[in-house]
Amino acid sequence: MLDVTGLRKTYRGRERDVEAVRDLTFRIAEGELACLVGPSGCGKTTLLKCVAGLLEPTSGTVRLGGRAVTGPPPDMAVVFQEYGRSLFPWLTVRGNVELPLKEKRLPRDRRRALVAEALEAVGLAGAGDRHPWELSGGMQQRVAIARAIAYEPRVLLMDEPFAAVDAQTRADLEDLIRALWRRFSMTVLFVTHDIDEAVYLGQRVLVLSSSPTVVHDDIAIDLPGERDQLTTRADPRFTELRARIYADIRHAKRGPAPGAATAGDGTARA
Ligand SMILES: Nc1ncnc2c1ncn2[C@@H]1O[C@H](COP(=O)(O)OP(=O)(O)OP(=O)(O)O)[C@@H](O)[C@H]1O
Repeated sequence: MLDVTGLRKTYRGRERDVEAVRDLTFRIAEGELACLVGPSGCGKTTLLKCVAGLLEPTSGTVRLGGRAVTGPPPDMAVVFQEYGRSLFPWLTVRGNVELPLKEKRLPRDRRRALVAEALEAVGLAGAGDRHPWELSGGMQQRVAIARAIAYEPRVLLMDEPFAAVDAQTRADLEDLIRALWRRFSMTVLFVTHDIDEAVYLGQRVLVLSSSPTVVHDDIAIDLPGERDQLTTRADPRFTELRARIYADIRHAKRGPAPGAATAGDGTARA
């Protein structure tokens, strides 16, 4: 579904250039939920922007369903961390969720049905007439998620979407993402700096090195598909995977290992 090959991004500056991403190669299969973790500043957002067609790579390619990404693809939705800036305050919740569907030129009845289904799916069926500024942070992020799923994307990209909400809300939103992923059969690429979150959510975790970034490790999360905040996090296997990724990230902070650029060849290792 998503094929990233030899992706490199160097920001050109007046004083100096910043090589943010050195060489990223990985594949995400259709319907997979993969998490990307890495040290702060390692280029996670840069990578996601390249995948979303919002930033042009210096070299390398991103392919979605076999087609090269050269601009925002029509079947992809992105949820950013800053929900406060991604919702339009003058539109109602319903208006925010409906806006991309208008851009898609869907008929009115279809738009209404999709908005209602998405708001129900995120537990905001009764909030359609409210404005974003009347809602809590967690509710606003639910609106952003509803907007993304109403769009019926084949691929959903999420860039640290829960970093700004409290721990309890975060746990609820994590469960929501897994439930939506199963219900709508999307391919999800979820960026986080939180190791526990990556293990809890993902079927697979890609560990990135420090910038200039390469894929440092690619780990299959062999936990049961039915996950629960209490039992999954208490599972000894959860602790093992978490410890392994923690050690990996410490190692990754030291920079790219020789030959590490090929770690994300699409075959996750448990
Ligand atoms: N527009 C830009 N111009 C120059 N350098 C940039 C730009 N955007 C990002 N960088 C640099 O590229 C590197 C990667 O940044 P990026 O924001 O992609 O990392 P990140 O992993 O998402 O960070 P964090 O975990 O802190 O959110 C950093 O060194 C950053 O300073």
